[in-house]
Amino acid sequence: MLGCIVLTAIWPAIFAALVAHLITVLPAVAETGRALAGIALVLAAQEVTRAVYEVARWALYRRYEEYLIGRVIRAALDASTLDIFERPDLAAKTDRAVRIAGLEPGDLVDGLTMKWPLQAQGIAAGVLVATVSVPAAALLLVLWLLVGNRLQANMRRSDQFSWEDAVHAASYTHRIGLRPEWAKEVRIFGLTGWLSDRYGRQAARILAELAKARNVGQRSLTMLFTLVVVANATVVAGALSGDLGLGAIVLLLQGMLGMSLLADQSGDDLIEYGASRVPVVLELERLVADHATPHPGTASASGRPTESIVFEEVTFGYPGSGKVIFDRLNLEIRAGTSLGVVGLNGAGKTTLIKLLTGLEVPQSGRILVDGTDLRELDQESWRKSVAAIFQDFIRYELSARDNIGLGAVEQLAQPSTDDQIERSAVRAGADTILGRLPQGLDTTLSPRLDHGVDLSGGQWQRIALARTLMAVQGGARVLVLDEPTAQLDVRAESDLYNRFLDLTSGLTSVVISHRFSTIRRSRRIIVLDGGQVTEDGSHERLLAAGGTYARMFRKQAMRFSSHAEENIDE
Ligand SMILES: Nc1ncnc2c1ncn2[C@@H]1O[C@H](COP(=O)(O)OP(=O)(O)OP(=O)(O)O)[C@@H](O)[C@H]1O
Repeated sequence: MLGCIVLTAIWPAIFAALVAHLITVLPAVAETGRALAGIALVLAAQEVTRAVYEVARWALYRRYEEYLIGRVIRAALDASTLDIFERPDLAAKTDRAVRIAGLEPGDLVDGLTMKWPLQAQGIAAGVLVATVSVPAAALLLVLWLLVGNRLQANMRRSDQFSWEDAVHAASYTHRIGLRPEWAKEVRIFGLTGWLSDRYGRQAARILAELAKARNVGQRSLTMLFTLVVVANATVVAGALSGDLGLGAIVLLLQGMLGMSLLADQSGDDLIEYGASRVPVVLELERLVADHATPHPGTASASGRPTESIVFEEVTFGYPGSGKVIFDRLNLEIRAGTSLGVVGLNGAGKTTLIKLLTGLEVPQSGRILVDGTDLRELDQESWRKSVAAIFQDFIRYELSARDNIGLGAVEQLAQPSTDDQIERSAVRAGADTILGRLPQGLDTTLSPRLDHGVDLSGGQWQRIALARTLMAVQGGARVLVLDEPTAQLDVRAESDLYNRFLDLTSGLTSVVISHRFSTIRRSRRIIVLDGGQVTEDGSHERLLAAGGTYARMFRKQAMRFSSHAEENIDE
């Protein structure tokens, strides 16, 4: 910062020094020289001020942005359940806060720092006018402030519209067209023309609405501008017919022109956008606080479960959906065993896992871990006891080391972690993937980043499995695979599942799959249907019982050859 100030002030300073030198050697030019020296000093001061201002503005911008985005991130991460992301009445607000906070909230600082100097110049011009005529200065001040106020009101009206449904819809349309992961499907389905037409129509509607909003209040604005012109003309006419000297008239005209800066709109839109983000962030914080667990549990979950996880009369439906997913569900999962879960699409398999992990809370009934209500357990320690790979697991655009090591984040910084990561990779069958990476564990797993590498769906799955195994090294005792093998071929799936059974022996595991080739290996399988466990037993027992499981299995067996994949929902 100091260097910047010195650099900007150096030329005026050299100029001032030169003039000072001339004054001493040429006394005849002393008078002019003093004036020049004064100008040089003013220039130097102006440059220094500008440099300080720019540096301070940028620092403030960054700090404010980090502060506000930090608050959004903290608020979103503080939410211990998924309510604010999934409940229809809350999700839109959360989405808005998260998006708005990401849209350069520093606009507020930019706007204010743009606006303040102009306002200061406008006021200085007013003072200049007041030295010639106080009433003229007062009249013009009032008129320009009114004009500014009107212009701001117009802008605010159109701005209010800019977050309405049409803008939301248009922004979603262009996101469909621009998201790299959707580019394939958009082209294959020939959606490019449809998307650009749709965006064009939505944008036209927005522009029409904006024009409509701007037209409101135009008459009063026109009247105010007319008054400004009349007032200026009157003041000028009075000045010309009075006994003011040429200098005073020039001063007056300059001041009158400068006073228009009081209504200048530069920066107003930025202030408006920037300021509008603050209440949205506050609303997100309020939402999170309102939906926080009132009395979070404190009992440590470390090492649990040693006996069982029991769903006792659990009733659950997603708030706001009006649909009951589980109706007084009873289920016991013995610690150290593997449970396979099947059911038709929408039967509630993933929801069961969300309840088990504490991401959703039952409306009634209890989930007991070794006899202790899940609500009494410290959530953080319970989640360390559970590791899950969901269908839509995260493909972090980070190094291979992080992608696996994040399973036990506390150990990531330790020097011995690389060994553990490699061990987990070997167990998950991901060691050959790592072996082919150009920078080994340091390779970034993203084609979007420099020197990054992309993986196939199946390879990503192995990386995710390795991450879960890292979690086991970090203390996880319950492993969940929610449709873990959908992108692997039958042989690879079988290999993965066998590995999984070996690796998780002695741990509690829950496997959800639509493939019988996966599920049948579980010693115990349950069928979820209509919010209840309708069948419970080994593959052989369920087949012999001749219920839903047997029917689905036979239906597939008839449809597919013995080599084909067997999908439950076929
Ligand atoms: N966040 C949510 N808000 C409202 N309803 C939801 C939400 N998530 C899931 N549902 C609904 O709850 C029901 C159960 O969903 P869930 O994802 O648990 O089923 P699933 O058995 O895992 O299905 P699939 O086999 O298709 O993965 C479905 O009807 C689904 O539409």
